[in-house]
Amino acid sequence: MGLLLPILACILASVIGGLYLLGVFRRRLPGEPPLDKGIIPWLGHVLEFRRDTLKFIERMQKKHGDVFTIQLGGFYITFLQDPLSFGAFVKESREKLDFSKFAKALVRKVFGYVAEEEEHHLLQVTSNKHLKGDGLKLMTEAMMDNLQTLMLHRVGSVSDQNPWIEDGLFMYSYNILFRGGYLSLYGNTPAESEESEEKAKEKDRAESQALFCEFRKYDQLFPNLAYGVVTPTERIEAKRLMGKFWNALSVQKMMAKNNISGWIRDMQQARHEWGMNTSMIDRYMFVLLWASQGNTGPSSFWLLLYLMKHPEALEAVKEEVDRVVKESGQEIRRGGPLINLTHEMLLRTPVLDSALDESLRLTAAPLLTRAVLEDMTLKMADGREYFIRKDGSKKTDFYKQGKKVRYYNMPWGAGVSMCPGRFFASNEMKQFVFLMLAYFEFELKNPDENIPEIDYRRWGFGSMQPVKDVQFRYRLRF
Ligand code: HEM
Repeated sequence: MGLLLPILACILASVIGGLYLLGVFRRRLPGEPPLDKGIIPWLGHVLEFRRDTLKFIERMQKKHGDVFTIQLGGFYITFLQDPLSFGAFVKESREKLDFSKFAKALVRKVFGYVAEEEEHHLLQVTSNKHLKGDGLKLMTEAMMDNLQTLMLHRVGSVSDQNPWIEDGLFMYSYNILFRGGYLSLYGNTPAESEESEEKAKEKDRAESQALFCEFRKYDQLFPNLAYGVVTPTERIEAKRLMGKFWNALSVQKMMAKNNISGWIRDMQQARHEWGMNTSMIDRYMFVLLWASQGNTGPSSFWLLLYLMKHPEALEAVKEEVDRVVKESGQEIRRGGPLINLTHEMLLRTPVLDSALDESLRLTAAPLLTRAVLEDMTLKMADGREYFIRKDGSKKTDFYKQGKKVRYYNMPWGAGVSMCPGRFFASNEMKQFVFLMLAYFEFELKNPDENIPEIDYRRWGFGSMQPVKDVQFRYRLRF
């Protein structure tokens, strides 16, 4: 009996401790947003959330209003969905709402990369230098060369007839943007002589194609990896793929490349100077590939698809493209020189800009996450105030269509973590669509086919992807 009591007390303490850790005792305090823990301890709502995120969020919004806290896989996450109140969230100080903590945990879990203290500052400085201003011009030039190498390869015909080429629009757009972006950032194979130039280009085409195929496999595993709900087989496959990327993008392989972008070079250099292990730098190269190549392809797909579904908009953009080419003193003709599509020309396309903005508004759905570092009060636009507790929380902002609000469109995120590649990304997508319109005529194979549904399993990870591809055909215009 003497021993039994302490043992029982220990078991009871462990059970209570376990239940505490499972979040069983958390209660809504006065002033806090409605709390919905779900019925499964610790997991909370994670299964329904992953099954169809949008439907789940809508159900919660109906039940609780536009601010609520839910339990998801051990985390308490507060969702904020009133676009009129986004300002308060975006402008909140970093001492209270922190982006790095969440980002560091994610890159460790999904890419095996252990981040350093100074990471975010370096990313901002390097991106300001190479993805804006003069740096952006250089990147845009590199992208133009690579895009044309990829887009015009094997489409020309010796006869006067330009044959139609049929392809899936999603895979076509993703493939071209991914490979063009990868070669522009990570460099090209050097050509030793003029004759070997074509060989070097061929090698770049083959290598980038192989990388794209592996990237798509990882891309499909990514949402489940990020939410930590992969099967053992998927985990093994993810590890295999990661190993392939670390090797393909390794610092050593990069040393043999030409035209590596300043963005990638400076990121490697600074990490060397910090004394970071080379194998860890290789891992970071994959983080950057992911951040830079996962969104532009899918976003370009939507842009082209919406244009094809709205012929009057397509016609307006085509007219703009032809005018800008003409005003630059160039002419596109069979057998003539390639277009020199400059950064300045891309500044003169307001119609294409509007089409791009609108298409991003409709199809980019990032989740803006912040960890609550200090207890704080969130002030809503209509005067409501919510007390938000310090513990692992996320906040989410969405835009509402048709309502004029300051933060109506946030495809790039906002505040401290706003996408540093947004100017280059816009240019890449505009270049691609510009060149498509300048060189090709294209149409949907079945013009009456409906716009495919968005794949909601990817919700929260930037640009949305369609549940299925859409066939289209294209051929040289001249
Ligand atoms: C359509 C294309 C793109 C979209 C929609 C997009 C969107 C985003 C979003 C929503 C975030 C996270 C913001 C947050 O969590 O608050 C982000 C982060 C980031 N993006 Fe992009 N992005 C695109 C293209 C690019 C490109 C082309 C690059 C690089 C060349 C790039 C580099 C990055 C990096 C490095 C981060 C991490 C930022 C940080 O840690 O602060 N992105 N992007």
